Amino acid sequence: MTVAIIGAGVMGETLLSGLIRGGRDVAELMVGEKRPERAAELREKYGVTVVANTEAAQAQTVVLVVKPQDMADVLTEIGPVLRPGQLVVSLAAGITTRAIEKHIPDGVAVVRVMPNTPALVDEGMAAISPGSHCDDEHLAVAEALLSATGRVVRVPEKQQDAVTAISGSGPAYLFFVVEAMIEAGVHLGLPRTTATELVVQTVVGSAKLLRETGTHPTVLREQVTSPGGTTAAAIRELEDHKVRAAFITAMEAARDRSVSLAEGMD
Ligand SMILES: NC(=O)C1=CN([C@@H]2O[C@H](COP(=O)(O)OP(=O)(O)OC[C@H]3O[C@@H](n4cnc5c(N)ncnc54)[C@H](O)[C@@H]3O)[C@@H](O)[C@H]2O)C=CC1
Ligand SMILES: O=C(O)[C@@H]1CCC=N1
Repeated sequence: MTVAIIGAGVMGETLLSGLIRGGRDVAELMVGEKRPERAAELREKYGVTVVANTEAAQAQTVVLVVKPQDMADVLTEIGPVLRPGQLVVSLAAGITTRAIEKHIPDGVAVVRVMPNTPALVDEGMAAISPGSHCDDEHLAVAEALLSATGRVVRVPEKQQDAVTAISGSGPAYLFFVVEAMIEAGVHLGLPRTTATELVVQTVVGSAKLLRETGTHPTVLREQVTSPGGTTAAAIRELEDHKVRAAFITAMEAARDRSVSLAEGMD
């Protein structure tokens, strides 16, 4: 089964490297990439064939990993080459399967995916949704592609903008918190390397505790929070600064931005 990745930036390379790590024959993969220096880098690093988008569009599965703003141009270019029976998988935030289907021949199946960058270390979270010409076999193909780099869930497409606000953008929120905790540690007088090691291991350990015990986060937080202790003092400050409310408004903004990214396609 040939797979082409069109747009090999951060997320495209993440998928490419995951497929190769997962045992796909690189001879069955190809890349379409606009920037020649990036194309050369990928050819050198992975031994992958880099071709024109119109050639990439002849693969059995064509994965679109360009920015949402570049999606209309790419579809206009490859639309005339696509044939019924092929599968188009889009990883672009906000772009609906309906908008993609409008640019390509009838009978080409479309799957919309929201992945995330922890896929680079095989801990990705991807949500997939079928378009209107998509059957279970197409979904299974998309699932197999994404499961090379982590977990995959199936969701109705109407949930994809909320998914984008959670797991798509989510790694950035957590890195933001990590940055803030490291800076706070430095403020408290710790060397930066010590603060970084403490924060990173605390995040990894807490994530593992959540996943491996399946315990509700509220219970885990209560277990850390001794009456009249240090954690209660800190959480009170976080509540005073409305951190919980800030997450709600931040994620509403991400969801709304995802919805508006589709507007450029009409
Ligand atoms: N970075 C992330 O964490 C996530 C990104 N995504 C989605 O993945 C897509 C790509 O995002 P990134 O990889 O972060 O962006 P990026 O800017 O790193 O990569 C996009 C790549 O597409 C190439 N490109 C642009 N126009 C092209 C064309 N006409 N033909 C061939 N290649 C072309 C660019 O040269 C670039 O290498 C976006 O739609 C984004 O919404 C989804 C989930 C997470
Ligand atoms: O920020 C963005 O638009 C992309 C989609 C989800 C994560 N990064």
